[in-house]
Amino acid sequence: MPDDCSMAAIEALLDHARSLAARRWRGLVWLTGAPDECRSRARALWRSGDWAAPLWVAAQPPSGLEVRHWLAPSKARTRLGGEQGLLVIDAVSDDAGFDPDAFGALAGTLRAGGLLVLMTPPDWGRRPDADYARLAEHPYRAEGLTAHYLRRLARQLCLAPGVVHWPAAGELRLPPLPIAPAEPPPSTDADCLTRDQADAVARLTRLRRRRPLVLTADRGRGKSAALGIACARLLAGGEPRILVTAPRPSAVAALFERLEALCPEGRRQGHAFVLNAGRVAFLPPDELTALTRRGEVGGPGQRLLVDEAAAIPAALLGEWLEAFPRIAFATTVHGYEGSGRGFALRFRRRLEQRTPEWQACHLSEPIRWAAGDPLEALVTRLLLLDAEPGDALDAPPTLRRARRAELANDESRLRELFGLLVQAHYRTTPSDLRRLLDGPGVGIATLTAGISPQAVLVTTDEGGFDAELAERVARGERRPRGHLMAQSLAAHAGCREALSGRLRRVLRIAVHPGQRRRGLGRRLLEAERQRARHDSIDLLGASFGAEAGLIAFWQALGFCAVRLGLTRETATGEHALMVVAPVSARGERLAADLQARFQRQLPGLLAFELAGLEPEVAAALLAEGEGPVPGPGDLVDIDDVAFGHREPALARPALQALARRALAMGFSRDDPDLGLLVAWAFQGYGTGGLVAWLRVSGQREVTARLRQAVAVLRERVA
Ligand SMILES: CC(=O)SCCNC(=O)CCNC(=O)[C@H](O)C(C)(C)COP(=O)(O)OP(=O)(O)OC[C@H]1O[C@@H](n2cnc3c(N)ncnc32)[C@H](O)[C@@H]1OP(=O)(O)O
Repeated sequence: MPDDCSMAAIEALLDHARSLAARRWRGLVWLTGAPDECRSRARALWRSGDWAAPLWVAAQPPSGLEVRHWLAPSKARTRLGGEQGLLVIDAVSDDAGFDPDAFGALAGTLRAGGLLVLMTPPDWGRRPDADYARLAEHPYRAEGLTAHYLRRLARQLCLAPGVVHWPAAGELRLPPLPIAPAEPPPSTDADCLTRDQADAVARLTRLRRRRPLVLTADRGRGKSAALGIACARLLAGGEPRILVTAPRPSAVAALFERLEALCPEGRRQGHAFVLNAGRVAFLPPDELTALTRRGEVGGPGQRLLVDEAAAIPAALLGEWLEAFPRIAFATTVHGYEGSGRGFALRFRRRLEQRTPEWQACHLSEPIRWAAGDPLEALVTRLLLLDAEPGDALDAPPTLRRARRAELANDESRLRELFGLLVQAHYRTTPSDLRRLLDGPGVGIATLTAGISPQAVLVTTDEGGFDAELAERVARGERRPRGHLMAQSLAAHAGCREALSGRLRRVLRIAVHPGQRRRGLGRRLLEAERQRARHDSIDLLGASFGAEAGLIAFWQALGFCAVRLGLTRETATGEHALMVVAPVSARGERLAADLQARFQRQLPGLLAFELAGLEPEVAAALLAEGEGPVPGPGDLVDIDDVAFGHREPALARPALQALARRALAMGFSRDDPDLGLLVAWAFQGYGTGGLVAWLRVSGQREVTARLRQAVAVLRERVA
């Protein structure tokens, strides 16, 4: 039962929430103390206020509250798009209960006047690393789970303006509220909540041919709702069909909600919305691509709206860009997923080349809260959501090992280093910062000019299990965390020895955008290989979304492909590729065995499960195999196809041998003749598929192109 002091503090907190509500802001209350005592104060606050949709986030359901108010941190995504008036995040008895991704995602769902209550033990800021050393599963790692991240977080919570700290043994500290910035003028569009949103809707409804619109926004700016409002207006204006795509159907929930609200006379039909003769239809990316290739969708009149474009492979975005002259891409930047980076990273150059007149539209005004909201600034600061790399410097960079304890204490260096990772990768989440600072066996190397990191390499050590643990893992009885490569090679590539071998996985490598292709990536990896030799590592490896340029980088550094995911990753939309390079003699044997197995599987996979793989990726992977040298019989077949005496389908093995030979001889993977031959001979595109892919009139033209490609390659190989 809270005492009088606590009740006075709760009254003060309710007052604080009222002041925040008057400004349309949200606040953060940091409760520290013993678990039961903290929870009792949080429950008292919960019961005293009239909170709309309060939520208690904890690994276990809280006692005394209805279970519908409880959310496990791992389920945070299910609440996106909803609204909470009070959020209690219970990390008071288990540090693992603080999930940075859940914290960032849920903070975005808190409505104006709401409070986010974070409960932690009082000694977060003094956590010793030893508490985290659960090393049984990490037999040879020098360092266990450390606590740098939590200590940094506690320090930031003490320093950051706007935090209400309520320690168990002390007084509630209420910071003064700053003066609110002037509110922007209201939107003149009755359906739109901000002027930014109204501007976005106007541009979406006026999409012009070959002038794609790129809509960017942080979370909570009403970007998806803007797409919904635009769809409603277009349907009302007689547009017959609008296509919408996004990585997952749930990503367009807000779009359809807005559409339904604005067009009550329309009706929902599965993943489509129908109004009179008009229709807005959601298609998943793969289905949309298949229809586009067959020429069943696309063309001058049809509009395509792509939401969360950053999480869709750039290759698919590129195909749609060609097929839909009226197209808009919407993407989040600085979100808790860091997802907008992928878009900038992979796709913007292509957009600039193909459609130089593309238009940008950024939504900066928040919808659920007002500008100057202290919680948004706090979450951004705690999770480093806006981390940016420093400048690209000309001074020759020096190789350094980063000490994580120092890094966690040096906010500006940490910000630049994390900024490099965010800038360079498809998806960097807030949890990656925790992994970087506290992950077991993590090593960080940088190339630094002055004090500014220009390139960074992050590794983790894996495997090294004793025979008994390796056997249990191989049988699937144990799944030790943090051994992705070792487990994957054992389970999917059939290499059990990977569990006992000593593996070092490159978690991330990133070079400053202004410093790429100057040998920095090469320098980092070569130095890591030397270090790995010194540490008696067997194999160095990495896993990443398969993209032709990246594959070329790893191949240039002596890595070979050993496994390719059969389905596209939901986060990146790409197939995960695993590459390894040997370090020890045992590693040489393992790598050779893994590569040979992969190359044996590859043609079969390309014909079926991986038939949709981008041909340049397929070509890059095939290039690693020696491939059979075309024999005398093959040469006859190849000549017959080239001179039009035989159907290509009757000479497929010979044409496969020709393509592999050309690849092994180092022909460019972007070579259109080679790409055509790979797509046809290995990827099961077939003549019908190639008609759509090449955008030609029919089968005869495909066959003619194929013959021509065979003739050209035959000459060059000879
Ligand atoms: C596990 C992972 O982290 S995978 C993700 C890797 N990181 C990223 O994708 C982030 C964005 N990209 C980058 O940060 C950088 O471009 C990196 C890390 C991929 C490469 O670093 P860089 O310093 O640019 O590469 P570096 O100059 O050392 O290139 C070495 C060789 O790799 C090859 N290479 C590098 N990039 C490419 C490319 N885009 N296309 C083809 N070949 C390439 C070349 O053979 C090159 O040698 P060359 O320049 O003499 O021709």
